[in-house]
Amino acid sequence: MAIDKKRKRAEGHSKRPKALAANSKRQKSNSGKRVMSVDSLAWKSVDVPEMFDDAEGFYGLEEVEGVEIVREGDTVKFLAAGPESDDSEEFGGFDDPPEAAEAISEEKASTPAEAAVPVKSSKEAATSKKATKADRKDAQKPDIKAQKEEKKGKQEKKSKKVEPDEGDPELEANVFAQATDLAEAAAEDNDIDMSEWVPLDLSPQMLSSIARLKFAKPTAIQAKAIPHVMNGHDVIGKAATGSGKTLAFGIPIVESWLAKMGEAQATDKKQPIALILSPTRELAHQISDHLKQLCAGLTTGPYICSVTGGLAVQKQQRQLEKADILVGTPGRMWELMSSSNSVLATLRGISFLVVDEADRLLKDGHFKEAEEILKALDRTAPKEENEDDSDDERPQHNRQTLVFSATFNKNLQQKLAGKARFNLMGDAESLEYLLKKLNFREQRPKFVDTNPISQMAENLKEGLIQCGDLEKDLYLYAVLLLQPSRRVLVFTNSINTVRRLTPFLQALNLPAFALHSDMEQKARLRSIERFKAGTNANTKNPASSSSSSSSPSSSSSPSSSSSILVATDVAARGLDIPDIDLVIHYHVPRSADDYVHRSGRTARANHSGVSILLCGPKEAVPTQRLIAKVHAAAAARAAAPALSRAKLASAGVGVQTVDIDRRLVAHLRPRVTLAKKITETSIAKERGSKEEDWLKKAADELGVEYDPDELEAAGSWKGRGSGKKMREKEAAAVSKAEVKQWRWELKELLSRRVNTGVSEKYLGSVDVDALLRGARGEFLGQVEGLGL
Ligand SMILES: Nc1ncnc2c1ncn2[C@@H]1O[C@H](COP(=O)(O)OP(=O)(O)OP(=O)(O)O)[C@@H](O)[C@H]1O
Repeated sequence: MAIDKKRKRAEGHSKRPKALAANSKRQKSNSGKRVMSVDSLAWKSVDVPEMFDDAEGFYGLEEVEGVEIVREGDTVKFLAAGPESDDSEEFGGFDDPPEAAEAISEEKASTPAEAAVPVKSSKEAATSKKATKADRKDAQKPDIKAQKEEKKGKQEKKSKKVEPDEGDPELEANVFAQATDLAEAAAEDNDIDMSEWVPLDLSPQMLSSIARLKFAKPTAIQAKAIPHVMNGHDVIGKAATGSGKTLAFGIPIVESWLAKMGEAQATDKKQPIALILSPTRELAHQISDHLKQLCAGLTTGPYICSVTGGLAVQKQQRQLEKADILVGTPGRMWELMSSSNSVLATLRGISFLVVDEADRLLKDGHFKEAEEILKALDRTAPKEENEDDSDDERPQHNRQTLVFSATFNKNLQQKLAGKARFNLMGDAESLEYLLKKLNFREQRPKFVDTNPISQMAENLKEGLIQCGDLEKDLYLYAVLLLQPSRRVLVFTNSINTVRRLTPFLQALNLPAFALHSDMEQKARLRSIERFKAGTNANTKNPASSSSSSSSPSSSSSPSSSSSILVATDVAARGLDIPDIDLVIHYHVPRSADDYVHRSGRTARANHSGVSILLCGPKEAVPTQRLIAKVHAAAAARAAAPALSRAKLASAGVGVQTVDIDRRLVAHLRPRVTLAKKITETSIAKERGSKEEDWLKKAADELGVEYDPDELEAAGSWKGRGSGKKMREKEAAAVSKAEVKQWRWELKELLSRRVNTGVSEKYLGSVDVDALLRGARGEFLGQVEGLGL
């Protein structure tokens, strides 16, 4: 909802704002909100449509969300979640302007005393060790300089806060930002033992920032990679999913920025220090946010900005000019670099180029742009097209190159370890080729592999459920019911399946959200935020509106903290969403690497998690082989040294088969059938009306009369896909009354008590016979193992 704030002010608030009036009907749901003055609401500029994107804001219009208007007699009150609200569980992140979030963290770090977190026992050791190190002098300089220029710094930050284009649309800042976590971190006593960080030779500022995050020791990849990076080497880092790779490159980059800060301020010329390339937009925002969290404890921190598609180009261009650390997706990054010589020139001076999830960067059409970026960065010393590209030629640039992933192929590893030579005659789209293109500064970059045996997280349990090809929806629902109060990520291989499964689950009263690359960027970020917040999706879903008011038993209705994200592989890489307990592969992954990365969304940072594959009859064996590949090396070393890889694979090493009680499935079938019918009808109707609109418009433009029967007759065919078309047509023709009837029946079914066993603590060891003897209501069955 948007409102012209200036006009509204001129009217002295005497009139009720028209655009907000619709909100008044939500007066009752105002818990956790407080009365705010109009000016203190979280107004933000209305996004500029593409064609006006050089304008500042959209004609001065501003909008605000999450505000409720309560009328009391002649007075009108504005209710919004303010800073004193204790309703922290409620979804409200979009409404916080980024300036406000930044103001909080900057304020926190505004005095050195506040920023310096006590570091127990190790602090003195760290400091004294540093004092003796001549080569750390420069790194200390910023501290002193920062204190001297504290006043100047504060002014600069202040001006940052009020700049309208600071941070992008706010969603970005909120989705991955954990401002509240940071606030808590600052408030609480961070008196933790940091001695395990001491060997990494970090500055006291950095140590205290890490202490604020409560990371008592470096992860393996951090412990091994950081010293190499700090010593100026190129690094290729491989470590399991969720093992802290972001800070393995982030900490040394920020350290380097601290050391160079004095220089930059003296020349007053902005020169970014690092460019970080990420394959997906969400990951780029997340990396940028992760680094911001790290820097929140610094007296003065670098300006970190993410440059991704889906958000206004002009705004990002302005941000880019001020950036110290850039995190971007190749497409948008190349768009900006190729349209401005000054951007190109400054980027050629970066000290670090990071390629995160390097192997994925080759897929999904990113490769070309990534290659262009790499070429452009090196263009100061151009090579002739036909010039020999042999190994011993070293580049002219002076940057370090850091490449990270959880999965690098074996041949490449051998080559990196010096056991084989690079061969550039091979597939031009191979990772090897990309690595060559990266133009490492050193002859042989440091290869750090912290998980040579297994790529999977240690605390991950894996399972495979076999079901009929047409029963996946049913089994998906059964698994979800057996996992109440969980945060679950469901992976599919197609956008259409995401579009279908999300409303299907919502119709079954489950809080499901969609994520795929065809969604607008704002909607993508919004889905992730809602997934994180555990907001109930049903309130938004017309397909399930009639069933949302039912009061099903505890096991058929999610608890407030549960949520489900139905996604394509756009969510497979790097996404670090806390507390995902379960990953379900609704469609089997296309490659072993995809399996590793998808499953890596759970069991992160030493937490535990479960990954379950739903396999049709023909999928089970090849899938087990695929997964056995992932585990074969580890299994061969540990449990079954005598078995060959092929035997291990055919034995399905690494993944156990899980059986769900067939009685449970049988009980759930009627619900699933109804939910599917409702969803398919609603999708078909929507598609039908879109098609009709399109046809009407086309007819109008052609100046002919729109006759649906004639058009249909002309367009009817009997070829491939005609069956599906026919089914869609039938679904679209279902009457409203019929749909209403289905909804009513589903609501009735959902309201019936479903018994998952005596209580949740018995799950996994349910006494079936006892239950059958004594339990009332429907019996959900028994699932063993995997902590299900
Ligand atoms: N030293 C540390 N101690 C504890 N937690 C850490 C530490 N370093 C990072 N983390 C946390 O671990 C989680 C995973 O980190 P990160 O996202 O960098 O993993 P990753 O290795 O890049 O995973 P992926 O391969 O899936 O991209 C994050 O929530 C991060 O805050």
